[in-house]
Amino acid sequence: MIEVESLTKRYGDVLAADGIGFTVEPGEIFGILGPNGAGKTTTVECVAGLRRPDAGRVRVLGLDPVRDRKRLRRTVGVQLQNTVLPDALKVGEAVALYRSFYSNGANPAQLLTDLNLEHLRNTPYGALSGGEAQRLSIALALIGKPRIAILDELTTGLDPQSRRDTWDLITQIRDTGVTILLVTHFMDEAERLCDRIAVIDRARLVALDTPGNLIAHVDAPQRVHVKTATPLDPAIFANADIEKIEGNGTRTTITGGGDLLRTVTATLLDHGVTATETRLEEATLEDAFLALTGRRFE
Ligand SMILES: Nc1ncnc2c1ncn2[C@@H]1O[C@H](COP(=O)(O)OP(=O)(O)OP(=O)(O)O)[C@@H](O)[C@H]1O
Repeated sequence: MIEVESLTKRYGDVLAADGIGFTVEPGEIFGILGPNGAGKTTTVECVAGLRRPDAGRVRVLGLDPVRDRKRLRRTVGVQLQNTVLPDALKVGEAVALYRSFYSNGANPAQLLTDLNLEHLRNTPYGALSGGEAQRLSIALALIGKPRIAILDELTTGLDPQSRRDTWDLITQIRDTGVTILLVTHFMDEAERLCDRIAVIDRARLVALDTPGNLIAHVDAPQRVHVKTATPLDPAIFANADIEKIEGNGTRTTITGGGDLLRTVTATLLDHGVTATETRLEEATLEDAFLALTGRRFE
């Protein structure tokens, strides 16, 4: 659906994309993940035909997104960061206006229902909540019945419930056959939603894989958190293969490798200690990013 090869883009002295390459397969939710300023928006703007790369090759459905922008406008829906509409424009009017740009677009009433915007049809844009405004911008990206939807920083500024609702919505859109290119700087969003992720840092592609594989390749130590009714004596772990024990008596964090959870529970059992809570903290994409770049996600 999308092929990007050796994409390079500069703004004066700033190198925003430095030889980035990836392909997006049909039906994927493909994530572009990276910290602020990494070059994510620049990359998708080149895919959307809104910027011309300085070097490299971009193809969308086999077409050049800059040269064939008119043809691609019908098949690629774009929701860019901070879409702003006139405050007085009503939801129903915005959808009708955008629908008028396409000869074979979606049914506006159906789209409003699908995106849970029907009850807001007569509400002005300026009166919408953050989540409602985001749903409207997704509706506008989908109004032309695109085969590819490009969604940039979709859930920034939303409360946790609205973020989860938006994730469900993206999954439903993908299930209707739309391929999704999603830009995000949220690790949990990428981990939860994306089939594959291109991790971009300082204008370069540093990894490209499924969230599971990115995490599996991290050699991060595991941590087990234990809560006990009475203070835990760290000495009970003296014979076990443990790297570090930290805690304040009743809350202890044990770091180590191997089958750590089993080691910890067996040791507690051997010493007759009852844990009120035992939780294994697994590696996350955050650990993967740290392992790939040597620094924490800002
Ligand atoms: N029009 C522009 N003119 C000059 N510099 C720009 C322009 N657009 C982006 N940049 C710079 O290029 C770099 C990459 O920006 P870009 O917006 O692509 O990153 P991003 O990963 O999308 O970041 P964010 O998550 O903050 O949007 C940044 O250093 C940014 O300041």
